[in-house]
Amino acid sequence: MKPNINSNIAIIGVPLDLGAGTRGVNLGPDAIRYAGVEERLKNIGYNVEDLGDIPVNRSQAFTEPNSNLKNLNVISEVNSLLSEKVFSVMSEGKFPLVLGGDHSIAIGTISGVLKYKKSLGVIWFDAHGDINTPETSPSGNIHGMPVAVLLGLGDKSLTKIVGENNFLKKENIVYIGSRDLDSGERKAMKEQGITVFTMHEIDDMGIKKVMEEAIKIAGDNTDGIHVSFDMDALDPSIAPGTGTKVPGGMNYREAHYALELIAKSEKLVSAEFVEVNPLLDNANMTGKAAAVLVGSLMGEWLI
Ligand SMILES: NC(=[NH2+])NCCC[C@H](N)C(=O)O
Ligand SMILES: [Mn+2]
Ligand SMILES: [Mn+2]
Repeated sequence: MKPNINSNIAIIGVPLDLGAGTRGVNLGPDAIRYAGVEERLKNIGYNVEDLGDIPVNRSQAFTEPNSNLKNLNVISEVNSLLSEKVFSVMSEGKFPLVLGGDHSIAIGTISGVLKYKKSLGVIWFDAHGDINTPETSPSGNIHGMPVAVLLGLGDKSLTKIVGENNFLKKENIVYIGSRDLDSGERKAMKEQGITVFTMHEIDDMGIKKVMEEAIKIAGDNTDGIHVSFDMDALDPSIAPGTGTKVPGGMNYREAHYALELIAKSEKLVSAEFVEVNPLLDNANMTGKAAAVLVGSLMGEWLI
């Protein structure tokens, strides 16, 4: 039986790659579309509407001299537009499914959801922490910074998209699959007391136990759960089409089972799948993996 998740889905593509160090993740939304994500959701019983892409003025991209925030102007603009779009979709009573694009778009997606659901839980599947600030970032790539921005840390032109009184609460975010954290990120996570289930915890506790705790953290005492899924959370053997691969990731069933448990919780209010880079892929294997994961998250196997 289809779980109790909003039955009207709006797909929003965000063809942005300016937050990443490697080009090509702007092709991700279409790669996931061509893998049949809309058909799959319709087969489960959802009403699905594809709203197309958020415009990205890549020719205008600019980095201030001596700044550690690459392409900040265009990234802020795209995320502001995305934030408004996600908010309007939710206001119309629909479920926003955002397809990336690099992970900097989580600033727009999650800030949009936060305008509608003040107390939001976030489950962040990723090999990385994405909690760098311009001060700690080793690369200047903004896709390594969205969690910091959502917590209110970092450049004003990004934090203002979230809004002064709208920041994500550190006790409501939980990481799954971490295995490549910069030293500044480890420090930030410790200082803020954020829950992190690294690959070690998945090995140690098993994915079921990890997810039960994660769903409690993100879902108890909140207005719902958002899933931010970076394809590099998966092992590169099953998701080679992504720009910052790290060995030793989640296997196929761990990832699917994790998302199925979130579907079962019936607390899901929004989701995004990011960092699909068709230029690095093998016959759209990673785009297909994303489309099939969307199915599991939306309850395809709770029959
Ligand atoms: N969304 C991602 N794939 N992020 C990778 C970030 C890599 C590194 N930690 C950085 O800040 O540059
Ligand atoms: Mn990552
Ligand atoms: Mn990421």
